[in-house]
Amino acid sequence: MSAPEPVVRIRDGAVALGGRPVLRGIDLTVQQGEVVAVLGANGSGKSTLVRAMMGLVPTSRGEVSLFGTPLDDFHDWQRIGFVPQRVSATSGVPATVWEVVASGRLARRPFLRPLRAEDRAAVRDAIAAVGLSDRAKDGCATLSGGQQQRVLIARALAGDPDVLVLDEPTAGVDLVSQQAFADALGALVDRGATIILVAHELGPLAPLIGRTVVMRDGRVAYDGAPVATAHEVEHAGLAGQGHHHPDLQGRPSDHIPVVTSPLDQSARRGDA
Ligand SMILES: Nc1ncnc2c1ncn2[C@@H]1O[C@H](COP(=O)(O)OP(=O)(O)OP(=O)(O)O)[C@@H](O)[C@H]1O
Repeated sequence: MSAPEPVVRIRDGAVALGGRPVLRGIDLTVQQGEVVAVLGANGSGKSTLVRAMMGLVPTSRGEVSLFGTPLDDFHDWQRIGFVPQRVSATSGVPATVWEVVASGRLARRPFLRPLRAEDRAAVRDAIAAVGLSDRAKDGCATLSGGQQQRVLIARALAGDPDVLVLDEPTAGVDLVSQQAFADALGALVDRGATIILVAHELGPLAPLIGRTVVMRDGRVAYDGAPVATAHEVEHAGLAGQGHHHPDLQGRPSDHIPVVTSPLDQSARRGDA
């Protein structure tokens, strides 16, 4: 049997937004079952990186593939759960928490068939995992922004995806709910799922993380063993080097970081 295709592969990827280079020289491969945290300062390109993986922003060069299929030919979207950063769960449509989460189950059941018992159980479990069981019948519009974010996380969990991509999933989420969410992610990982998450603070998610990618100025500045924060990479002088650090085990060469280039300078000037 041949090895499974990587879940995500980006080769020499670049993204320009508004005429400005935002990502450059991205080479990133994520294998099935990995749990990857993407860290970095505000504006370093974390969101753009995960959006480029999903084809939500176009690349200006390079190749992106999902499960071995070039993005343009990829149609298996039910394998992928994506939770974007800070958006309304409802966009003005009156829907209950239960309905929005159940919509995450759509791709998993025959077209226009009622939810089966297993679908209902998955929806119920997903709502519990984000700590919103007592709000299941409430309209999403009545929830706080942080709670609406949790509804979107539950919707993605309900779909039982092979890969779950989350952009700052725990921002504004209380610690008890973060722990419930970490447990739910752990259950997905145990089933062989791949997780890619953008974060500032890992909190209760930290024990799940197997690999950290640190973005800086639109490039991968570090890719290796887990670190708690992007700062740790900068302070330990890990960015742009091998991964020698007393507490850290580096990864093999395909994860050797890409570092500064003249482009970084021009991008900074462009920022000013
Ligand atoms: N639509 C856009 N048009 C122009 N520039 C953009 C656009 N979206 C993002 N950018 C710029 O691209 C850079 C990277 O943004 P991105 O949102 O990927 O960073 P981030 O690391 O996720 O930041 P944060 O932690 O604040 O979410 C930033 O300088 C941002 O201003």
